Amino acid sequence: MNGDKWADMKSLAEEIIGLKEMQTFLEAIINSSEDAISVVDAWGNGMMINPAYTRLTGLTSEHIIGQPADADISEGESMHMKVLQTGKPVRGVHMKVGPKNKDVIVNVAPVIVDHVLKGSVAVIHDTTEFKRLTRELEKAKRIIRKLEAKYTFQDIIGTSEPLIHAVEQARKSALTPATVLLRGESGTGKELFAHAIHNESTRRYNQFIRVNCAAISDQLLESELFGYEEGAFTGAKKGGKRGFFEEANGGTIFLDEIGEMKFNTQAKLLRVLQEKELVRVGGSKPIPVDVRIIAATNVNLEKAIQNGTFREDLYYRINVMPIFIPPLRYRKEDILPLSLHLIRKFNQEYGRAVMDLHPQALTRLQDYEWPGNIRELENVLGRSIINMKFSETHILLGHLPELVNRKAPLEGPLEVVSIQENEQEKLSEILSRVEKETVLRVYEQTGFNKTETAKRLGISIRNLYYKLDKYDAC
Ligand SMILES: Nc1ncnc2c1ncn2[C@@H]1O[C@H](COP(=O)(O)OP(=O)(O)OP(=O)(O)O)[C@@H](O)[C@H]1O
Repeated sequence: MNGDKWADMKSLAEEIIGLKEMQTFLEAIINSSEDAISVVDAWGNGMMINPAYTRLTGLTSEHIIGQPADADISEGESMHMKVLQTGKPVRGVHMKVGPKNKDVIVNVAPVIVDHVLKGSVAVIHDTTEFKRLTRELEKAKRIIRKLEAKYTFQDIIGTSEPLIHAVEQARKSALTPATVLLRGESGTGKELFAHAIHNESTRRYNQFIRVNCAAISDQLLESELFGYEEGAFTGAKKGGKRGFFEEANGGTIFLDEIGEMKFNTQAKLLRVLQEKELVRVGGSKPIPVDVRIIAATNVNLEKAIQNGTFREDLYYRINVMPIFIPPLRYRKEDILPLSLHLIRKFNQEYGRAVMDLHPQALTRLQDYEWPGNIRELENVLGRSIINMKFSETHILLGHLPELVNRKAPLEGPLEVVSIQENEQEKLSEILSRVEKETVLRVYEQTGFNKTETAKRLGISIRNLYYKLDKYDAC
């Protein structure tokens, strides 16, 4: 072997050692990544994956190497193929991968050597943890929401004339200490308005307490609102307990579903309004309180007075500043801005990137009567987004659930719920299951309208609240 050849071989050997070192280096880097990585060649066949990829998808080298790039995809198109076709990187695409249908976000970049496309490399982030944290955050926010007034007038979406009128009245009322009566069907935004009024008022740094008069049993409501003294009843706490009115001193109390309050409790409430003081259950000492009352109802209080279930004197006391919140069917121009607002909310909750509604889908929403109002719209959009593929960004007609206007929602028999043959199931369990199915089905059929649901099932609204709470559907 002459000297030149020897030198060539030596430099080739050094190059190979260098390349091997480089390869080991690269493999170590790729394998140490906590994000899943997959590499395909110019034809879209799998070349390399790292351990994080196997942990995330459950797929090993045997499933991937030499296989087409879409072998791991359970929902969505292959981003490797897209990058190989266009030669351009893609970022932040949501998709589902592997047999476990894992939700992931993918970034894919082309590998170009000397101007020639040689393949592509994908970095895949698992969004499960992110979603869990988002859920936790939402839960924490829900708890905080219960403790404070979260919404302001900025959160009330809509530009229709009747809504603007209601907002203007509410803004005016916020500047006064007057009692406000919010009237409107279920799901129209009465609670939202109550929050906004409190937050715009001088009481905004003090407590906002929401009490659903229909969700608390008659016996409990009085002691929850006005508190009780030690020994007031069996089971009363030692030292007694402050009620919501004392807790809300200096702030606002929001009495939702006030039409459900029983006569005796109404008399006590009247006293707070007139005298600005209360007497705890089982006590005799008057306690001064300074609380602004915002009440809400979706029942006809005038009729309730005629029926003898609502006190006329209390009615005049709370009806100082009535505000009517219009149902959604009378302000269809609000459907688009409301939908876009709700879509943004769902994007955050579900980690999606939905941008808009197709005009046909919007027309369908505008043709519908919305017995459950904005709460129902929220539900319909949430379900539509669940029906969408991760790569889709526009809600199409086909994504919407069936929306049928019911001319006479209170008529028509209830469907018979089938009882599955199950020898293990006790009668009480069968009854409970059938009750749950029936209540939830009618609640859904009425567009989540509680008044209509209670009417249709022939139960009181209080009983309905109890059942919805029991089945976690409040
Ligand atoms: N104008 C609006 N803009 C944005 N969101 C709204 C609007 N109105 C209502 N919503 C939303 O719709 C849902 C129902 O509203 P809310 O609970 O305030 O209604 P409600 O009239 O108090 O219902 P119910 O009588 O059944 O208690 C909530 O999630 C609320 O945030």
